[in-house]
Amino acid sequence: MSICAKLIISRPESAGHNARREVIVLRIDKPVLIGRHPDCDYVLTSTYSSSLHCSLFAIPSQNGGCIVSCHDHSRNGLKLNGYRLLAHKFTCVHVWKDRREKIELFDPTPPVEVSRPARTKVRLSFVSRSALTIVQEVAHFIISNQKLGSGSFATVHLAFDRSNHSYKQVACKTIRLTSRKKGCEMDQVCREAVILEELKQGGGHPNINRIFATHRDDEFLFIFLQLCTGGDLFTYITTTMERNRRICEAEAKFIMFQLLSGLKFLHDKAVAHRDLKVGGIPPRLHVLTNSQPENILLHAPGPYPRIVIADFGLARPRSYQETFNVCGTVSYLPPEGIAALDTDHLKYIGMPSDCWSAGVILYIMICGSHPFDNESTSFDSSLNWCSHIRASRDSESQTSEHYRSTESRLKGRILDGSIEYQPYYWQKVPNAKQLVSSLLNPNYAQRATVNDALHSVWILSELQLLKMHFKQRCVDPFLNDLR
Ligand SMILES: Nc1ncnc2c1ncn2[C@@H]1O[C@H](COP(=O)(O)OP(=O)(O)OP(=O)(O)O)[C@@H](O)[C@H]1O
Repeated sequence: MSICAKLIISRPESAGHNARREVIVLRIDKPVLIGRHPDCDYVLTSTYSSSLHCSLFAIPSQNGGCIVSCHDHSRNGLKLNGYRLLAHKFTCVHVWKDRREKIELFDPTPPVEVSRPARTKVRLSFVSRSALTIVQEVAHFIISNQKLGSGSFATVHLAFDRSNHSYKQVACKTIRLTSRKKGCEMDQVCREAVILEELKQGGGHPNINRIFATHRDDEFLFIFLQLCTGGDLFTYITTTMERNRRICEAEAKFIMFQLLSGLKFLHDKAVAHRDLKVGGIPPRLHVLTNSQPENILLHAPGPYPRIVIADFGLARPRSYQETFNVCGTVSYLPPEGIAALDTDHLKYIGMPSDCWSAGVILYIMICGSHPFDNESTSFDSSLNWCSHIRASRDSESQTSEHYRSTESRLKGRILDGSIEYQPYYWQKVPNAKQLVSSLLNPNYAQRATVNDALHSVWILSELQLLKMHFKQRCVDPFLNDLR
């Protein structure tokens, strides 16, 4: 397991003249438990600390750095660099900045991706508010320079909600409202906030990114969102595979159950997401900017994660109606979406399209390859798919011509509809295979709906267990956060 980050820590009990500075080595995805209990990885002697005080996680961030996340288990809360943080409410994030990374808040150029972030040795000191540069204050939020990610429309930064003096950490999605944006684009930009507000009504859902507030000035729209500190599902799948493992069937089922529960919540409100994906050959724009936003995030690091569906920028209300406006990532579009994309008079419907994308995602989780976007990969090695995706993101040599021909072959495979189920991966999971093929039904009228999928044999066979873990890992923490 490769080293991800080093934390320099001063023991509070040895503060003063002979203060000892020690180094905690954090490895990817292996939490370090800190507390008085002798079984902790880092044992404290101070009686002010709890038996199990907190744990630290390191995960690779999308921009090639590393996020250190601190989870408070203590009874009385944590004190960090002199600041008291509320018990059970605190998540500390430090995004390590590569020297090449730009740090201005609205810098449109995304950071250069570091190919193997896990191998990069970095020195991290514990983050304090004074270590962050505050770039802007908006209403009762402070936006920092720590970039969490970016997409074609938005830049997302770490921010703090200073109401009640809690300094709760949130994500701030900033979208530039340029005068050059056409009326319909402006509507689309603002629609994301409107849809998220609507989804929050009645309590929201643990698998849907929660909106806290929006603020708009002449130049920018700021959307303040629940912070996800676990990275994204694509990174989770690929880092698991890089360690020569795949997500096991049970974990894939738990993640799929959440995805379907989140989608059911959306579809019951007639909202379609229309851009669900975990990796994929990015649209040309993303190749140019060398950045690929991911829309399924992990609420916190660690195995059997709680997933959060994010980026409602392309979501559509009343999605039972057909639309000409096809959107999303080509490799996650269903055949009727591809047909509508290329033929002016054809329309498609958003909800069956989400179900198709969910089928693609389940396929990837089970075998580590994309069912259609598999051109330069051999199915023998699913890791190839990840490298292929990364290479296409990095490649600046991709010409428009090359891109167009790759995309047109990809569309051909989706329209053709034949899917290869490698026996090595699929023989042992016949019920998962059945669910994938019902979601990847080329005929959208016969395609499994979210309800059908939730009633599939694969899910029903372990429904009680899934519900129990869903309550413990998703619902209870979600309700706790609301309090
Ligand atoms: N709530 C959040 N917590 C942590 N990181 C986030 C959050 N929301 C977004 N991000 C990060 O920012 C990236 C870009 O966000 P998002 O996908 O919403 O931008 P976008 O410009 O709307 O994307 P697209 O190009 O798909 O339209 C995400 O991939 C993720 O890495």
